[in-house]
Amino acid sequence: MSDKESNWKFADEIVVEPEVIARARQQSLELGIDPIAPSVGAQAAVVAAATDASSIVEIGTGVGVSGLWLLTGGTHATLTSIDSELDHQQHARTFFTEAGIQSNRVRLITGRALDVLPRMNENSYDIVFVDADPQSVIEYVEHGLRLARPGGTVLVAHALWKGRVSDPAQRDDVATGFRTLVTETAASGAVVSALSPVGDGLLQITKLSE
Ligand SMILES: C[S@@+](CC[C@H](N)C(=O)[O-])C[C@H]1O[C@@H](n2cnc3c(N)ncnc32)[C@H](O)[C@@H]1O
Repeated sequence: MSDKESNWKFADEIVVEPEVIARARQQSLELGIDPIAPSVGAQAAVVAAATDASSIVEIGTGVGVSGLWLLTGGTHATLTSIDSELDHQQHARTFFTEAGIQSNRVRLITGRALDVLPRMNENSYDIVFVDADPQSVIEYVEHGLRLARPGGTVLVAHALWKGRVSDPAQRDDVATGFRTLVTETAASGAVVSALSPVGDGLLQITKLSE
């Protein structure tokens, strides 16, 4: 194993996942829903805590693994989470309750993200977390940058998409979409961005004040 591989493995395995999130992860895997890695969750929690986030949007609730991590860091935050599958959100609601999170801190919206996002207020959110269907990731980030307040951050899970983004020979739509996103945000003067290799990759994009 190379140094980089052992660093990556260590960073992933060192995270201690709270018990409720570990159970949500198990449920997610049983339902065939891909949850974020514990290291990605921990990093999202750090961003939420470091920015003292009060309002978070999540695109792709799943059964709540990422939302629980975000609220672990954003201890006073409210979470608005969108998913097209009611069944997934019902499981998530159970885990939020079991984690002791007050119901008025979590608003679950059932619907297709591209139908819901245009109706949401711009410049209003501290964090927008993107983890739904990867084919639409660029549109989700465009909406996320509109919804984020200046200084707010868009977090994009799976930004290295199964090792395919770093390999230019991989030209499928999803790998190309993530690669374009990473490249364009790195070159943009309107944001600062960083690509973390934890888990399956986490792209962090902070919107600069004008
Ligand atoms: C990878 S899972 C999310 C996992 C979750 N973020 C976690 O870490 O626990 C992707 C989710 O996006 C939802 N989804 C897929 N297409 C969607 C769409 N067009 N609009 C909203 N949600 C969608 C799926 O139902 C699924 O729950």
